[in-house]
Amino acid sequence: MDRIRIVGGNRLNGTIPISGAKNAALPLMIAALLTEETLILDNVPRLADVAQLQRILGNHGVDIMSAGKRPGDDEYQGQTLHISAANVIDTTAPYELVSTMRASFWVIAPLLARMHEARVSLPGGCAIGTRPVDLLILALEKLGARIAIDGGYVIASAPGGLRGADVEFPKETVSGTHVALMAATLAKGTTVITNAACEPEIADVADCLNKMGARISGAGTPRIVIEGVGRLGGARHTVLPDRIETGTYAMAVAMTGGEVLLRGARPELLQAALDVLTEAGAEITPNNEGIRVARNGAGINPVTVSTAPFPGFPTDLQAQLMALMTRARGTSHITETIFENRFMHVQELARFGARIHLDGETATIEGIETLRGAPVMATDLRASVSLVIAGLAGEGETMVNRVYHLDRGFEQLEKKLSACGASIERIRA
Ligand SMILES: CC(=O)N[C@H]1[C@@H](OP(=O)(O)OP(=O)(O)OC[C@H]2O[C@@H](n3ccc(=O)[nH]c3=O)[C@H](O)[C@@H]2O)O[C@H](CO)[C@@H](O)[C@@H]1O
Ligand SMILES: C=C(OP(=O)(O)O)C(=O)O
Repeated sequence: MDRIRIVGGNRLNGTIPISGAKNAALPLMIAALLTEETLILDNVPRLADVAQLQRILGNHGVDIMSAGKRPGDDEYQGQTLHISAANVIDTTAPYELVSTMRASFWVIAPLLARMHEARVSLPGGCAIGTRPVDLLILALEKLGARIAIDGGYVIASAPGGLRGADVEFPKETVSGTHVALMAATLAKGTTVITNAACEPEIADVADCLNKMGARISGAGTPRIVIEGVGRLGGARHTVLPDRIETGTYAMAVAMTGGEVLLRGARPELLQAALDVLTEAGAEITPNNEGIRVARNGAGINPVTVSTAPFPGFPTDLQAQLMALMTRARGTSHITETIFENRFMHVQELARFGARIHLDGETATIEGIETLRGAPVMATDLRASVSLVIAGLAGEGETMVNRVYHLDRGFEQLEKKLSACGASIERIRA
C-alpha cells in the first residue's frame, strides 16, 4: 500500500484549490438512480469513494461517462460525470461493494422509491463508532416500506410504491435525512421531515433534486417538506466546495505558519471552524476568490471546542483541530459529541510526542513546543489527515502508512501541499 513521506518544518505559502465535496458528490450520484434520464454532475472530486460508488452504481446497471479535461482546465479541475440509470438491472447492492463505504448504503432509498424493492448489504465506512442504520430504516418504514434483515442484508419492499408521511427523527442524522429526502421525492403525497440534519450537503442534494423536478422546501433547516411527484427527469448540477477539505488546509496553515489562499472555498459553509481558527490565532480573510488563511509570527492559542451538527463545529474536523492544538501555548479541551469512538488519532499523535489525555468524550491536550516526526498509521479518513498536519510541523521525517483512507476523501493531497512548499511525497507500493 502507498505511503506518504513528510519532512516537517516548512511554512505553507501559495494557493490551494478546493475540490467538490465528497459528502455531497456521493448522495448526488446516488440520486441519479431516481430517474431514467441523465444527471450531469460537475465538479465531482477524483476520490477513491467516488470510484467505488461508480462500481456500485455500475452493478445496478447505471452508465457513467466521465468527461475528459478541456483546454484551459487546470489539473485540479473536478470531473464531470454523466450518469444514466435508464435501465436498473439489479436492485441488490452486494456486501463486497458496500462494505468499504458508508454512503453506498443510501442507494436503498432511490431503489425503493423507483423500483419498489432493494436488497442492500449493511454498510462499512470509517471505524469511528457503531454507526447503526436504525433511523434510516425507521424513516423508510414510515414511508410505507416493509423491511427485514437477513444474512447481513436489509431487504426492503414497497409493492404499491412509497407513501408520504411525517418522519420525525429522534436525533439529527445526516444519513437518515438524505435517505428520507430521496425516498420521499417519488412517494405519493406529502412528507414532512422534522429534526432534519441541516448540513449544507443536504441542501445541495435538495437543490439538485428540485432541478430534477422534485418539490422540496426547507432543506438546510430542521423541517423539510417534500411533495411527492410521479417521476423525476435529468438535470445538471455543480457539486458545492468541500468544507471539510477547506477546514483541513486552513488548520494545516495555522499549524505551519505562512499564508495560503483556499481558492473556491465558501466561508459560510464552515463559519464555526473559522471562528475557532481565529481564536487560535490564525488570520482568516474571506475574499471573492475564496478564503485567505495566514499565521505570521503569533503562536497558537489553546481553545475549548465541542463538535456539533451544522452549523456547529464539525466532527469531521475534530482530529485536525486536535493535531493543531498539540502545539498550542497552553491546554485545550475538545469534546466529541457525534461519534462515540472517534479518537483513533490520539494514540498516533502521541508518537509525535503530543500530550493528550482522554476522559470519556473529552480530550485534554497539553500543548508542547516541538513535535517530532514518526512512522504513523490511521484507521479513518480524518484521523489520517490529522497525522499529515502533525507531520508538516514535526521535526524530521514522518511516514504516514495506509494512505488508502486519505485517498477516500482528499484529492491530490500531496500535490496541493507540495505546491505550497511542503516537503511531502507519495511512495508507491
Ligand atoms: C458520507 C457522509 O456524509 N458522512 C458524514 C455523515 O455520516 P453519517 O450520515 O453516517 O452520520 P449521521 O449524522 O447519520 O450520524 C450521527 C449520529 O447518529 C447516529 N445514528 C445515525 C443513523 C442511525 O440510523 N442511527 C444512529 O444512531 C450515528 O451513529 C452518529 O452517532 O455525517 C457525519 C456527521 O456530520 C459525518 O461525520 C460524516 O462524514
Ligand atoms: C466519516 C466520514 O465518511 P463516512 O461517513 O463515509 O465514513 C468522513 O467523511 O469523515
